[in-house]
Amino acid sequence: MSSTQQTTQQTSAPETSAPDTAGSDLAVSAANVQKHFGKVRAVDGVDLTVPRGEVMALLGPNGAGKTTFLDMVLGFTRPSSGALEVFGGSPRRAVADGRVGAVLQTGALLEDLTVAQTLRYVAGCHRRHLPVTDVIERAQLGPLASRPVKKCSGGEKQRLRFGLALLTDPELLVLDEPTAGMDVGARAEFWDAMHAEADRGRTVVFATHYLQEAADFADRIVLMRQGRIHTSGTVHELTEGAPRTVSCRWAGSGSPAEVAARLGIALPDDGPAASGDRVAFSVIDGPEASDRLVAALLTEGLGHDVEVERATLDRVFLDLTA
Ligand SMILES: Nc1ncnc2c1ncn2[C@@H]1O[C@H](COP(=O)(O)OP(=O)(O)OP(=O)(O)O)[C@@H](O)[C@H]1O
Repeated sequence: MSSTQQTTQQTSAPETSAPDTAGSDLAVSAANVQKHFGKVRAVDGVDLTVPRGEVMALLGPNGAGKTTFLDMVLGFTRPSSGALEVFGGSPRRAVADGRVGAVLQTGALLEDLTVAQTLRYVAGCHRRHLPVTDVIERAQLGPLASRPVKKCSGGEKQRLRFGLALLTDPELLVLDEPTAGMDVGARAEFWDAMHAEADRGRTVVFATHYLQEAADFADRIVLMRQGRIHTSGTVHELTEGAPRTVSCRWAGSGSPAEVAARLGIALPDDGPAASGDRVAFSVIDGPEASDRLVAALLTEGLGHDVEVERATLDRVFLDLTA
């Protein structure tokens, strides 16, 4: 997390800030965006568009530039170079107009207020906002409403931040590791609430280290590495060309490695793995090669009980970012 981050950024709209009615089909548009801190190229040439209504997950190892990119989308900091627009205008303008809400990992909450008081207090800073009771319901804050913030757990504070982010009924929600610190049940509840917001047509951009969250919730996953976009696509697209594991009960007379060599199937250096009477081939050349292997195993009677498993998103992530 960069030091520029704050809790929930929805600057009160100045009197002159009428919403941009011209609008744009794109919630976010980045063209060769760079952000350098001295010699550190935190974001190093990102081209990315996020259409309205899309739910996009940003994945990447520590230091990949996710938070820095989101900081720029939220107008906390400006790109060193390149063009970055939110709803066709400057990020700051979109935030000032209440069109962007954010849930970030850190930042001060007023510890002595209750959850409901916090929402009412922040609502009072906005010219237009949803009724606080609606926000309490949408963010599932009912059971916490009268609890002092200082007594809330980390996950409960994140839920409050989510409520604060919803106050201006923003068109774009930016979430930086929103479920960090939540237990499994709280994460499920959080994503249920977020699903409801996405179903209302809100655009959601979130950074996470939980690959399953990205797989379950995002329309598209963008993988960042070293300040750049490494690859992007749906889970299916990202795993399509990934290695398959073909396993079977071995019934051949020769060795599994010889069979793979005869079929021209490339395997990792350590060859097929044996466990009991089963053999597992890690086929790295994609679905055509695994199909060829399966066909040979079955038609030549080399293997029984054949199983094919596609690499998980975790594996793809590890391979891509290694
Ligand atoms: N204000 C800053 N000054 C100097 N370097 C910074 C600053 N903010 C970020 N960086 C550096 O930029 C790089 C990208 O950091 P960033 O926080 O964007 O990564 P990230 O993908 O969000 O990482 P994480 O998953 O750990 O949160 C890192 O090397 C980080 O140390």
